[in-house]
Amino acid sequence: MPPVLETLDLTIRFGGHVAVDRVSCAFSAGTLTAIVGPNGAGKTTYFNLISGQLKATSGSVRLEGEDVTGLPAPLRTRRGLGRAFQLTQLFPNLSVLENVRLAVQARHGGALQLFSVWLDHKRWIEEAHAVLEAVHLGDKAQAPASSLPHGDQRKLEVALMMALDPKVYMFDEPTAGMSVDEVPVVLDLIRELKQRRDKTILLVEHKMDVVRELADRIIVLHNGQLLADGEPSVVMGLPVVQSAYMGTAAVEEA
Ligand SMILES: Nc1ncnc2c1ncn2[C@@H]1O[C@H](COP(=O)(O)OP(=O)(O)OP(=O)(O)O)[C@@H](O)[C@H]1O
Repeated sequence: MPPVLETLDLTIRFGGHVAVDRVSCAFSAGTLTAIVGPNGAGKTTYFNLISGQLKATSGSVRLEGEDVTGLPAPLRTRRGLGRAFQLTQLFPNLSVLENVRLAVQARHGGALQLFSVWLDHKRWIEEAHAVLEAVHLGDKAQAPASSLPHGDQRKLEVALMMALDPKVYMFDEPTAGMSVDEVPVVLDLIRELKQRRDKTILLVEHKMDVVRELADRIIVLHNGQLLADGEPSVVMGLPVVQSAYMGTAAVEEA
């Protein structure tokens, strides 16, 4: 099976600094790949290049075999690249439910055929409710999105991504800033997505216990370069990874 997502020599320079340096990597459906590396290694920048938030200096991004390097972020989203929304992309004064409903509607194309609009609207709202239940935000459905505390906002980001039902899910530290009791909700969702076997999941995560439990594969970025790539047990044991990653970031995390 051809990879769902592929980067080929993907590179971005900021002035003289090469933040992502010729990264070639392919990602297949049914696989959760954790992207790890010390602070400043280029993980988020790599995500931004894949999702289209940043424009590559050179190299390319392919989605289902098609070159999407020239496409802006919204068109990549439409092709099935799911990146957690930033809060600035929400409608802060609309309710949590309405925000998710809009994402559901966008996925269905949102065609305004008058005879079916009422029926469709009802269906979209039902779907939005189901997504909110899945992320344990059912009781906040009517709250304005802007009023949610931080942990709930992160859950809403995941809900919006799920509502779009993308082929590729990109999670950038999805549990950062969450309280201890909120973390399992998001991890359970990621686990469920993984069990569906039809999704390609990319996860940037500093918490190594989470990585060990969820990842089928780990890639290590260091100074923008792909340092290692393989099964978690193998990659975590590589001396180069021990010194480049475990020796720095893990100590900082501890
Ligand atoms: N817009 C930008 N302009 C200039 N430099 C940038 C920009 N974005 C990122 N960088 C630099 O690129 C490098 C990679 O940053 P990036 O945020 O991708 O690292 P990271 O691996 O995600 O780090 P962390 O784990 O701390 O989130 C860093 O040196 C950062 O300062």
